[in-house]
Amino acid sequence: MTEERLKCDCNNMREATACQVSQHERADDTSQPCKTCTPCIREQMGRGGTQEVTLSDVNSSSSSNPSLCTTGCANAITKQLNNASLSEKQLVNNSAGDSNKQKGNHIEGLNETINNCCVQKSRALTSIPSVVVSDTTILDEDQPLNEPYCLVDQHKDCMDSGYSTGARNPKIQNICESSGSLDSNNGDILLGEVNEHQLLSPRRSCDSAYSSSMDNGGSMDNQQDEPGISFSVVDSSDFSGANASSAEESPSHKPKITTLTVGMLRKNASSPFSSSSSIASDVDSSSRADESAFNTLSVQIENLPRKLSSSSSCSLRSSLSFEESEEDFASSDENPIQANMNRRHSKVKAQNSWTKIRRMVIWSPFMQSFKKKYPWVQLAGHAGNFQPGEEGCILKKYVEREAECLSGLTSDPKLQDFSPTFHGVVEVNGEKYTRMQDLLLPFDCPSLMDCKMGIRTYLEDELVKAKVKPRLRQDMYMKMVEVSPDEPTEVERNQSAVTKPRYMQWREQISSTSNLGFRIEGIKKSDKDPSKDYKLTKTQCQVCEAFKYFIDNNVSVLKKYIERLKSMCHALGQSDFFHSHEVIGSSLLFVHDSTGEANVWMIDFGKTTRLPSSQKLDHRSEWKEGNREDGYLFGMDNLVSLFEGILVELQQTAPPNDEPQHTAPPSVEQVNHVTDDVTWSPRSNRKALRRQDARNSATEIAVVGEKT
Ligand SMILES: O=P(O)(O)O[C@H]1[C@H](O)[C@@H](OP(=O)(O)O)[C@H](OP(=O)(O)O)[C@@H](OP(=O)(O)O)[C@H]1O
Ligand SMILES: Nc1ncnc2c1ncn2[C@@H]1O[C@H](COP(=O)(O)OP(=O)(O)O)[C@@H](O)[C@H]1O
Repeated sequence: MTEERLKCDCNNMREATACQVSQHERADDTSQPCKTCTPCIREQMGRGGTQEVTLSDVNSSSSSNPSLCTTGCANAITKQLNNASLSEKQLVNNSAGDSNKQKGNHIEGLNETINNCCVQKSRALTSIPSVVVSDTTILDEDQPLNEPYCLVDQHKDCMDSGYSTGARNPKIQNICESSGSLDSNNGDILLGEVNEHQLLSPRRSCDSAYSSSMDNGGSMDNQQDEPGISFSVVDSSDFSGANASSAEESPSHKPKITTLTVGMLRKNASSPFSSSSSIASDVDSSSRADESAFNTLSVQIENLPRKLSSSSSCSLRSSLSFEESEEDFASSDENPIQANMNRRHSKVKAQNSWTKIRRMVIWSPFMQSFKKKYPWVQLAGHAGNFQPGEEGCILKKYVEREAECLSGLTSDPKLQDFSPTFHGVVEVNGEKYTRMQDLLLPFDCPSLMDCKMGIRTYLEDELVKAKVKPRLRQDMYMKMVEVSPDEPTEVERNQSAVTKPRYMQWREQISSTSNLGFRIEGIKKSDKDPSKDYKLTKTQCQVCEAFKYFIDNNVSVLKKYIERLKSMCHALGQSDFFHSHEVIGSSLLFVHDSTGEANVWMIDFGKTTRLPSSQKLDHRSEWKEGNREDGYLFGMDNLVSLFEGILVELQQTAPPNDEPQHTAPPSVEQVNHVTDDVTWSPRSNRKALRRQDARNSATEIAVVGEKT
């Protein structure tokens, strides 16, 4: 295998390591693998599994791979592994026991990850801890820990949603001090260190760590400026040397790798959280750490022949019982009492270490940065309009009006707090996007509600255009008959199409837009799928039922919403910007989560239009064609009234604490059915609406006004 070949095999990071290997090859250094062994090492590393290198190459002369000639070479392998880049390390540590296909997936996944990291700079990841903890949690039945598993999940989610999840692990470093953790288990051995400095840098972009690792020739050991969480996993399952089928034969045996030994080793610090200064001053420690890793792995290698002597096959999967495994690893020279004590000592040590590491994972700020986990939800609006952005931003397809409006709102001191912050316009793959604050960021698995504001949802322009040159919309006709089969006129039926204003007006009439000045577009409860099934939610009672369902009758959340709406209303009333814009199709996005965090923002300004300077809107007056009134504040007044009515109702009936009382979703009748006796003609239904509400609700909530 030539250096050329090594390079071909590698992605960028691995290429760097390939160079490193070839340098080692050139170096006349007995601590390095000889030229014969180097390709083998490379190949083994590519295939993954520390022990595979060790076992097949050190012990199996019948291996199809070239044998390693000396223990020195084996030690050198160890060193190579310690110097290996992140990608290789992850590969090596995680592919053991996987099928080759899975290994391939690891590589692919990893490459993808790394690419993502480069391209999308904020997508930081902390690969090794995630990986380690994942393995730990899945495999360790005795100490099932959900939290670390979450870490992995969250890591994945964060990757998906484009969040910076913490600094990328800049160091791969075995910090091993002894072989003590090895002899008590036949499971994974986790050796590692987490230092505080890294833990406290939760939202750093990964690319700096990445590039510095590249500058470093792929080896992360020397990055003094990037102290980090350093873990390594050595899957020792193969060491036990029994074959896989025996696990099935002995159901009492723990499944393969049932126990995890954790050896958390410290370099210079007495605390598991090394201080940053200790890291910074630890110029020599990486080499010391290398040495200790070297020693540890050497011990493993030395142990192997004893272990392997009881097994004819070294490459088969482990299924030895815990005891057998311990037996096998015990030194034959040791007296039994001493051996037993050593084993116990190792166990206790392992447990202590595990406790420490567990505590670190659970309580570290690093972990908390992972807690910023949520699936980003687009509740309403046009599909495909959004993309994840960087650093707490999202990208929305550019519409000039919206970008202008967001920019104006962001620079309006009275309103800037009530809308997503505008972060400019960017181009992605030739398409323009408005970059704006992601409002969901501060929340944990939030509940969302989108209320479209105003008594009118189409622009006057659209109406004028439709009169001049009606454009028939079949899609809108279909949406209409799906909800109200009898709604289309005969003409519309014949052409199987309606105009946009016709459709929009119909939507306003069947929902609360026409009577309350807002309508619910969608609700997503934290633990449920989003629903847009509110097209027919029209009456006060129906709307209130939906609200109560949304807030789970949580009084504290409700109070926050009311406060926020009131101050928003006040700010809007005082804003010149607001009075000089016709705000059509804009929504209020309500967001709260189980921590009690709750907030509301104005979103969607795609149809918000600046008025001629002579014109101002009060946003409460009735709309007459030409006056451009939108009824935005009319809707807000009603929202506040309805929320306050719910608050009164809840305070009368609810227990004194603010615990959410889980409400059932409003029934189909409550939400989706306009009663038979209500005909939704624009003019005549106020009375019917009142009758309907009186029937449905004992508590009539006073609203500011009701349009018919
Ligand atoms: O909600 P349904 O009943 O599906 O109707 C939709 C919404 O009213 C959209 O408004 P929003 O984006 O505010 O949700 C509107 O987009 P506009 O905002 O472009 O008017 C769509 O018009 P078309 O995009 O023309 O289909 C219309 O079909
Ligand atoms: N800044 C934001 N932060 C978080 N979620 C947002 C933000 N803007 C929009 N959304 C989500 O996207 C949905 C649709 O947004 P909207 O601006 O109304 O899109 P459209 O213009 O396609 O109608 C909202 O209901 C909300 O769930």
